Amino acid sequence: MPRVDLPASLISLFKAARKVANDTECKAVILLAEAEYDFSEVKKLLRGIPLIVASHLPEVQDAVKVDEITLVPLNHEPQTRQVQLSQSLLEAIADDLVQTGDRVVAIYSGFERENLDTLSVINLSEHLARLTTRDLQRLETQVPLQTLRKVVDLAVEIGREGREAKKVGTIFVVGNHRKVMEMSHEGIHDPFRGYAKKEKMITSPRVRESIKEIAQIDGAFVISSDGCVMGSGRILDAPAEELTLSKGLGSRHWAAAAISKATNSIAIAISESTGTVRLFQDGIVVLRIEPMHQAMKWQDVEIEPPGE
Ligand SMILES: Nc1ncnc2c1ncn2[C@@H]1O[C@H](COP(=O)(O)OP(=O)(O)OP(=O)(O)O)[C@@H](O)[C@H]1O
Repeated sequence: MPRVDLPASLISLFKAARKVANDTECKAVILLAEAEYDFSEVKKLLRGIPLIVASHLPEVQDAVKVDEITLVPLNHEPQTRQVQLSQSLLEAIADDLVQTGDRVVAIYSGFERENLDTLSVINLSEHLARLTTRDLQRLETQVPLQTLRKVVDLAVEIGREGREAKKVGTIFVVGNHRKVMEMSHEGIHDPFRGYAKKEKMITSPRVRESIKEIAQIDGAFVISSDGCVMGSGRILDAPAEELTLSKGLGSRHWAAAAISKATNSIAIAISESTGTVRLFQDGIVVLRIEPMHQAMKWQDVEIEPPGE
């Protein structure tokens, strides 16, 4: 397979990346590649610093695999470089290649589309907090952003705080609530049953408090697209066939993945053991949020620079 030679300027960029990564304690170098470089050569230049290559191009992905380098395959057409970079970091976190809180060096074409010319040092915890709004916007095709934000905020709070010093895990299934109710059954007698819709909106602080209380009991919350709690304590019955999840995820996460696939909803699972929040869409993890010390900072969507 013919490979693109590394020009002298690029060799020096990789050497600089190695130095920056060492000096700033970066965990990995992420390369957004649009050409079939000699990735083994790049790896050699980095001398032991883990290399992750992200690309949406099948021929580049093949070259990365042949060179036995860690690949983050991007499925989408690139939008702006910034979005593509965010997506790569997110996928790398979701695949457990790097962790929230790590620092990484990213190399990409920031100035000219064809040339790898830019090196950034990215702190993933800061980045992830900023990334979340944008990423949720991508999920908005299925559930309105307003509802997703509220549920994710609540999930992160539950993961961080637990309840009365006890760790708490649960599942929220958002959107397509009729189908989700059909594909689940009552685990406990539902404390929300019998209340009028306007008394069960997740925008209400009282409802959010009740959710935190009920979250200690087994089962899932079913939330409608407009943010109403349609059911709680539900045991999800979607079949977990044809799903692949990271090792170490147990029955709660399998149930969340399966229901998101079977009902075209977004499932949000909070791990009782770690407090980690995972968003599932179409059976896979699309976003992972580690428990953070401060509350999530939502950026105002309107003030984001255009094209980001
Ligand atoms: N089908 C289901 N529907 C709703 N909740 C479920 C379902 N399966 C498991 N759970 C919940 O998950 C809990 C058990 O989680 P388990 O430890 O097997 O999963 P896990 O994915 O490792 O999650 P955690 O990280 O929270 O431990 C159960 O007590 C139950 O509350």
